[in-house]
Amino acid sequence: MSTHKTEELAHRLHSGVSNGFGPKTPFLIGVAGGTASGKSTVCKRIMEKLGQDDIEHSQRRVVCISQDSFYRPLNAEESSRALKGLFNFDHPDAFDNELILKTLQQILEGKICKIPNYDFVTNSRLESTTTVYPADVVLFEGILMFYQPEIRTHFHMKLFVDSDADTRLARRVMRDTRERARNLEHVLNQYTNLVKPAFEEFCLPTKKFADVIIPRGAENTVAIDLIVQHIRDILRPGQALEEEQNQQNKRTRHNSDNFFKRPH
Ligand SMILES: Nc1ncnc2c1ncn2[C@@H]1O[C@H](COP(=O)(O)OP(=O)(O)O)[C@@H](O)[C@H]1O
Ligand SMILES: Nc1ccn([C@@H]2O[C@H](COP(=O)(O)O)[C@@H](O)[C@H]2O)c(=O)n1
Repeated sequence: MSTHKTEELAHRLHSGVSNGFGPKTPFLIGVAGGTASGKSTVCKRIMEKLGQDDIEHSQRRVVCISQDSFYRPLNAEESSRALKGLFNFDHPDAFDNELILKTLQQILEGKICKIPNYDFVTNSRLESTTTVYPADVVLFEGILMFYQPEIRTHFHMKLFVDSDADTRLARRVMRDTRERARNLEHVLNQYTNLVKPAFEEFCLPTKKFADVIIPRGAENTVAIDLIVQHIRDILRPGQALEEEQNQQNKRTRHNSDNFFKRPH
């Protein structure tokens, strides 16, 4: 089958076009928190617990997108500063916010979308893109997911991953030196001069918008299990409804039993 046909079929299956119910609106979960707080790891754990991590992308009912994919292209001068750790990637203007909004719109309309692939070594977008298929639940994680009201208002549930600052810095040093081709001096200078002040100015104040705060990130299995259970209820609305109906029936039975026991 051609890629186009596979995409078309996946779209029809997910959007409900084939059964006449029209496109489904997915449940959109925003996940914010400081750098290296564990946002991606929390999302990964959620996907694993729901058995969504090791199945074919077009078949997934839960998908995850990262704000990192939406860093905007830099001009020559910005690019040269970025290589020295002097460009502020933690400022809201570092992102292609228009593309984030357009993507959110497509997701909410149950459409297939293409997400840019980002290279942290060259600080630039790659030619290739990743296809995101319509799903029932979409996790969208990033440091400034809750900063812009236009973006924030789209989320049906907002999570904030709250990890200790020293832990985050230690993790960031390890990650950036291993995976992002940075040296220690670069990471520490960027962190002290740009990342930390921007976290305090733009990211931390958005914690108040969260519905659920996850202390210690992925270590917090209790919080993750509660969120997973909530997503399961969304994925099985019939069952959740049935359970609610059973509870209601039990309450009605209990009340009428008591009514007959009462002296009249
Ligand atoms: N609970 C944890 N224990 C140990 N290492 C962790 C934990 N959570 C995340 N990490 C590691 O810390 C780094 C940053 O985590 P990540 O989930 O990518 O954070 P974020 O998405 O918030 O930047 C990664 O290398 C990850 O493997
Ligand atoms: N070219 C880039 C782009 C971003 N960063 C840093 O990444 C952090 C956000 O990603 P997390 O996975 O850590 O949430 C952000 O703090 C930027 O400083 C970068 O270093 N280089």
